Amino acid sequence: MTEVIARALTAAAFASFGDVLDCADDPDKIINQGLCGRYHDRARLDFGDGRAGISLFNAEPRSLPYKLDLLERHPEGSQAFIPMSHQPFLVIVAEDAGDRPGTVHAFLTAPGQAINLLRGTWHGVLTPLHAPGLFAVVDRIGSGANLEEHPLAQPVRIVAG
Ligand SMILES: NC(=O)N[C@@H](O)C(=O)O
Ligand code: NI
Repeated sequence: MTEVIARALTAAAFASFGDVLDCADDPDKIINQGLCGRYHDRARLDFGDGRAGISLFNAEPRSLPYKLDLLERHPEGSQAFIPMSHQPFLVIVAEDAGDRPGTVHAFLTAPGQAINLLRGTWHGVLTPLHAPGLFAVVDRIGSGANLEEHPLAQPVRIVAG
């Protein structure tokens, strides 16, 4: 079985797949009488002909090594996963090889990091590693199909670095 090592998530490594949201650098502006740093407009959101929706996901935690047997993508919109805990989670994406996913990449977020998947990015479903697997999800609400699933002929084993 192919093995992929989960690497620490960085904005640079993730840039072609999506955005990393965190407060690692200086805020873009200080607001609220100087008591709050605003990290302004940090994701490339795209909802096509639909609209933005915020949903809550309460997902079962998984563990490493993780058996990846399905990838999916949303051709009509981006999808952001914003943890409502301070736990790291597993992020799996794949390069685009035309009508199917190509090389798989895996990342571990740092506590407090959120991600936004670009429209059409192949990814594994939301994969918490710790309880609570509680996330806010910002993605497209609209008509028409927005989920393309690709079962893997051979599962991929995602392992810790
Ligand atoms: N299907 C759904 O709402 N969630 C998936 O898109 C996912 O990436 O978890
Ligand atoms: Ni998805």
